[in-house]
Amino acid sequence: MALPASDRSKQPDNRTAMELGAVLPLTAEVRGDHLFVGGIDMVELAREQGTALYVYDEADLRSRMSRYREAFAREYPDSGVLYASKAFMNKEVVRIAAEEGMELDVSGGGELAVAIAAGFPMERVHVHGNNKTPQELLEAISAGVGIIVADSRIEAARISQIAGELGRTQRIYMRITPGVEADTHEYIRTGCEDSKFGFTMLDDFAFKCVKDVMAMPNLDLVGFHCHIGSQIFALHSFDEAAEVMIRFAARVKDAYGLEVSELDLGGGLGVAYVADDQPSTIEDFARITAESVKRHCAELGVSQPRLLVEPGRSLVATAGITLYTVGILKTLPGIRKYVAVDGGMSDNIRTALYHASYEPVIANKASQPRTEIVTLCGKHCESGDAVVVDMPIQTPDLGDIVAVFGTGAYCYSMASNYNGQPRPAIVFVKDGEARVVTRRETYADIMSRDL
Ligand SMILES: Cc1ncc(COP(=O)(O)O)c(C=O)c1O
Ligand SMILES: N[C@@H](CCCC[NH3+])C(=O)O
Repeated sequence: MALPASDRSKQPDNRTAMELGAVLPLTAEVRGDHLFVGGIDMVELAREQGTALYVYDEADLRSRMSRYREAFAREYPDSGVLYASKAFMNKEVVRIAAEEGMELDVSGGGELAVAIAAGFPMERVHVHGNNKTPQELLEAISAGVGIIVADSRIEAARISQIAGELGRTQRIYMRITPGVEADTHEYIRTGCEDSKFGFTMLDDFAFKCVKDVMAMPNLDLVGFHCHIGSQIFALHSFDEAAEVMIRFAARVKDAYGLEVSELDLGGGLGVAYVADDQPSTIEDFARITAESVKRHCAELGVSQPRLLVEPGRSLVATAGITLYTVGILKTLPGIRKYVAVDGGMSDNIRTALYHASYEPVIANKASQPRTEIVTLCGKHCESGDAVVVDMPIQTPDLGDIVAVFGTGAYCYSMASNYNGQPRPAIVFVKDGEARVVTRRETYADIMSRDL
């Protein structure tokens, strides 16, 4: 895997750190030449904690959680916001989500175990996954989770059987594939017809399955769920999904006499990864989805369900930045300039996987203009190992601390130990205090499971 050819027409944008708009975490500021977040000097923090280092602006994180909750409470009082913890999961973010009144979407047994360990109220947990193992289902039902989202008829039958063995009745949703083509990278689209997720609507399969699921013992079918994809800018896709889902619920009510009381429209709201991106706001997302649900319910004569959404990226992406130290500079005339940092695809696979873009700055030169175009490559044995391809940055020198913005979602949660690289520590910063909430992995951690 190689990098795409360098775009030689790309010009430096001469912006300084504070001119990068929507990619900046809430409390980012520049004092002297240094980048500060949460009142903490990122250059000093990098030197104290070592790099690569994930840093989260706790105020940004909390403010997005409360904006989501407030916006939905205002637009649609009978609503809930689940944090999709696959975007970024450790005990501390789960504790914060609990404090901020969020519900929690976990994918599988590992995330559920973290939620349990963090003391998250189980009745506020929804469990996802397209192939939860019987063991994971057993763990979820035993833990008393609020909802298991059944992804298929086979899985609904499994939940029914395990709940019966435990003497429980499990509340479930059915995840429906609404056939909506969200405008995003094809790898992160999930609601279109050709998807491994959910009950397909092709040949009316999902509709027929509702009857089968209703007949299964030990299950209480309380809602329908859909998720059309991730990093979505165009809000009309959510309106389309809501319409499909409410039509579906109306047909179920007419044909089977079951009126479900909950509707979960999934996550997917996009964020700014580069300064010129203009994603929709949390408030617009809440307004559009709420209006859409109310309108379609009125048109189709169904009662308004409790409305849930489960954002991940739009809660955590912008709160997170990654700090690196520059180790090698390599200029290939007419090709590109490489700046090698002490991390890479092991802490951020998104660039290699989706050709994602990020805005970098040199944290110790943050007030200076970004006058060069560089590729920030990693330290891994892979040609496509880059964090940032062809983006502006200040003139780099060896030992500089680079900050890459917008890395709070799907970087740590998709991190690996490729080349034996220990995963970075995670530090939360707030009001001039820095707390390590996940320590850096050690070499001993890496071999801890070897016998
Ligand atoms: C079922 C489900 N819910 C919620 C999310 C969170 O999505 P996002 O991070 O795009 O908000 C995802 C991931 O795309 C998902 O698969
Ligand atoms: N992991 C992906 C998105 C998948 C979302 C989960 N269904 C990303 O980094 O963008």
